[in-house]
Amino acid sequence: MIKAPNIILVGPMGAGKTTIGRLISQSMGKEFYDLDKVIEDNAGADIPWIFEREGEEGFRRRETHALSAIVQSDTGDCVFATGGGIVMREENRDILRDNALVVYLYASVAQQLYRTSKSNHRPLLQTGDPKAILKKLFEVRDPLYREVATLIIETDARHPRSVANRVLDAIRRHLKMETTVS
Ligand SMILES: Nc1ncnc2c1ncn2[C@@H]1O[C@H](COP(=O)(O)OP(=O)(O)OP(=O)(O)O)[C@@H](O)[C@H]1O
Ligand SMILES: O=C(O)C1=C[C@@H](O)[C@@H](O)[C@H](O)C1
Ligand SMILES: [Mg+2]
Repeated sequence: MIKAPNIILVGPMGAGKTTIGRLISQSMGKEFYDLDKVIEDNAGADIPWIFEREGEEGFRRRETHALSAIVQSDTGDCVFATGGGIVMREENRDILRDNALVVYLYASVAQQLYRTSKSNHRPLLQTGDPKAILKKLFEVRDPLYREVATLIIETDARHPRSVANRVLDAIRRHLKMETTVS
């Protein structure tokens, strides 16, 4: 039997990767994992603690380790949400492109700002003006998300359920197309 691909969601903080990932995994009857949560479970500590003790570099090492482990495990066929910075390392981008169906959840900086304003567990947004930080990150990362993406889904002005339905439709169309071509 052909192994179904892992579905991996990428995009900026507040794009809805965790929220939409959970919804689509339920609809598809697949297991859902959030890489941020996997990193926290492996470390026995939360992300702010990891950033404080090990810096962003320490967190990125853990992130690459967790990403490599999930694509090497033979389960396949799962849905993964990633952290917003997963595309920063070239090594991670190669892993993503070669091993999964990658969905980029696009959100404008205004939406990212609104959706991240309700919590303070994102260390990168605690160091200055969140709007300026999100804008700067977006300029660097948007081309990188596009570089690894199989599919791009716009999330602005859409309820999570509606975004999830669009993702599901796009995945079904893509997989059908692949079957027809091969
Ligand atoms: N399409 C949407 N419309 C409105 N609110 C949304 C939408 N998607 C997510 N949200 C809300 O935005 C907040 C952030 O969503 P979520 O945690 O899923 O983002 P994320 O992409 O996983 O962020 P991070 O990279 O920081 O983990 C949550 O409160 C969630 O309920
Ligand atoms: O955008 C980022 O670099 C991050 C996003 C979060 O999901 C976490 O992975 C962490 O806070 C770093
Ligand atoms: Mg998340």
